[in-house]
Amino acid sequence: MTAPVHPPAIDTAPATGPEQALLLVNLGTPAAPTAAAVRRYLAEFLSDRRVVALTRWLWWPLLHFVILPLRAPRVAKLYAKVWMKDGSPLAVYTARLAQAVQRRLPELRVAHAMRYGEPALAAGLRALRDAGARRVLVLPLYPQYSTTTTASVADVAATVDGVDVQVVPDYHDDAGWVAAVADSVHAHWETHGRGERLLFSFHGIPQRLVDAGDPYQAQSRASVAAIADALGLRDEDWLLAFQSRFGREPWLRPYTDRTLLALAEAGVKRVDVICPGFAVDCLETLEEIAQQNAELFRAHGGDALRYIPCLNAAPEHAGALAALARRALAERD
Ligand SMILES: C=CC1=C(C)c2cc3[nH]c(cc4nc(cc5[nH]c(cc1n2)c(C)c5CCC(=O)O)C(CCC(=O)O)=C4C)c(C)c3C=C
Ligand SMILES: [Fe+2]
Ligand SMILES: [Fe+2]
Repeated sequence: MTAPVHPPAIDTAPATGPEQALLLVNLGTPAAPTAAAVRRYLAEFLSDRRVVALTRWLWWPLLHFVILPLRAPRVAKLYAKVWMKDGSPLAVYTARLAQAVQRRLPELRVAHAMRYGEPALAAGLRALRDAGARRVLVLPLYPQYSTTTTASVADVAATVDGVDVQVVPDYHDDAGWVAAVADSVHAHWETHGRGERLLFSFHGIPQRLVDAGDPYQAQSRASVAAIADALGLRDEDWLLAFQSRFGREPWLRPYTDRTLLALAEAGVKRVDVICPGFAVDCLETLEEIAQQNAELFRAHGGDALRYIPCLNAAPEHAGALAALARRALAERD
């Protein structure tokens, strides 16, 4: 196993720089595929009240004495299955994406940060401010808004003083992003042929949050409608499902694993799966979908689950985000 990479918070760092900056923010990931590192990461992640809303005195002992000791070693083994030469996929691809966006926005300073772990979001904002940025556009790498993700980034961004911070709430129906996702499906079909169905799989959230007004499910549906439209799909060609359930309460349905199982049992042999809620590949796409769910699909009679990678640092992705950032900055000028 190679040593973990801690990319600098600022990707190209002149001593003084432009007055405007763009900060791409992703979820965060462990520093190493070890139980200790995963435990540190999950402890921070699962202590965020935006993610788990239980009262502290109830949740703290459960988290530290039950969940982390059981979960960290098990999840560390899963990370080890997808770990790259330069680190965790989420960290590697986020850093590469920020570099690709920087090349398209030479007039701005572009950096990246993580909500949990390193490079830390608040420290990244302070570093940009101290290097001369007066205004920072924070772009959470979540196409669809959720209180569990986007709002949590905004919470931390609001704690940094002395800089004008603007947070992009979502880009679920951005035409450039929709076209980039649709193009990636076309490219996959050109190489691998077309599966019998295209499954759009999004990270789930508790149904309770949607009932309380979280727009995530509606935005996921709108994203899928726009991508399916760009691809000219008929309603019977595609499905939408939600993955990565955590805990016992009901999450958004239908669940991805059960959907794949039902498809296999209905005689579907080849299914294409894409995860448009994830900007870059990570544990949840590379391990849960491309490995675990692919095995499940085959075990129930399917021939192949063909996973379509996230946009990662593809030129179309960097171009779409750069255009979106330029527009967001211009709109408030
Ligand atoms: C505890 C509840 C969780 C909610 C709510 C949740 C929402 C949510 N998450 C993402 C994106 C990612 N999640 C990732 C991993 C991950 N997610 C949870 C829990 C919740 N997520 C856990 C416990 C984990 C860690 C792995 C595990 O223990 O199972 C990742 C991948 C991180 C990586 O290192 O690769 C991403 C990305 C979204 C978009 C979202 C709500 C919309
Ligand atoms: Fe998650
Ligand atoms: Fe998972």
